[in-house]
Amino acid sequence: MVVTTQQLIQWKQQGRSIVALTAWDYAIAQLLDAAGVDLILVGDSMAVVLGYETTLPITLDEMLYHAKSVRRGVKRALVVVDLPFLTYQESLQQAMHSAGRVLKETGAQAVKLEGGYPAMVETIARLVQAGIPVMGHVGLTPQSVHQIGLRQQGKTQQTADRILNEAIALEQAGVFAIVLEHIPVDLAMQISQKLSIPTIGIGAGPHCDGQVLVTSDVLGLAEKQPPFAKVYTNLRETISKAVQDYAMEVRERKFP
Ligand SMILES: Nc1nc(=O)c2c([nH]1)NC[C@@H]1CN(c3ccc(C(=O)N[C@@H](CCC(=O)O)C(=O)O)cc3)CN21
Ligand SMILES: CC(C)C(=O)C(=O)O
Ligand SMILES: [Mg+2]
Repeated sequence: MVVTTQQLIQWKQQGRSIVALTAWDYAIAQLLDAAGVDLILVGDSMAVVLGYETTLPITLDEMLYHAKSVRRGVKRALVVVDLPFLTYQESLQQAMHSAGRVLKETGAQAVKLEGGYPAMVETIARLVQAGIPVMGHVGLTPQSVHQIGLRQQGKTQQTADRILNEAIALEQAGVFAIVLEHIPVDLAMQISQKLSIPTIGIGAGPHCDGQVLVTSDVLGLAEKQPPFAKVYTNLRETISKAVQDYAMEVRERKFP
């Protein structure tokens, strides 16, 4: 059984929590898919494994290259690809071209883009009308880091209302799911109750319809993680130790 966008909506209705993680290459994607992850996001947060400070420098060509590799490793999960900074904001034509390249060239089933009402609603509606499934992303939107920083969003009544209204507008525009990033637990709960489409939280508490984390954070590959990430294993330590042992054995002529 492969995961579809309709399946995600059905899981929300059934109260089954959706499991999502990011991937950037074949090997990682294959492991996540085999472990039963429902949604694999080729996130622009792969900036961390490419050595960029923010997500802003990532290009559409870099996303396509990594998305193709991820897609080859996935049999079951729904594959969603982030549209990177300034590959969809310029015009509807630019968004259509970028999203079209993702579906045509990578075999991924959907795109995700950041932003809500009014900026992105018309664009999303037109992409959806063209047959492109779109995932929304509100709250902390890291492509706006130089405007809003990396702080939690929606802390005041006014900003919380704005985020709720953005989420409602995105659902009306036709997104099949929406990422809620780094917003208060109660706001995420309110949005999740109000919408018929699933909310996928990151730093948004336990009341979302699913959760997503950045896989390099979960695996302890990143040098530092956001406060809301959970590090399930420390691969930095494991890899360092293995490489040091190998180097020592080669120098002491113990290996081979
Ligand atoms: N490895 C990684 N994991 C992520 O979850 C992630 C990325 N990279 N890159 C894109 C965005 C950026 N993210 C982040 C990164 C840092 C904070 C963070 O440290 N927030 C602090 C405040 C920091 C500040 O004000 O400068 C906080 O307490 O909220 C939050 C989200 C989430 N996303
Ligand atoms: C954290 C998720 C939602 C994301 O946008 C990314 O990994 O780029
Ligand atoms: Mg992203």
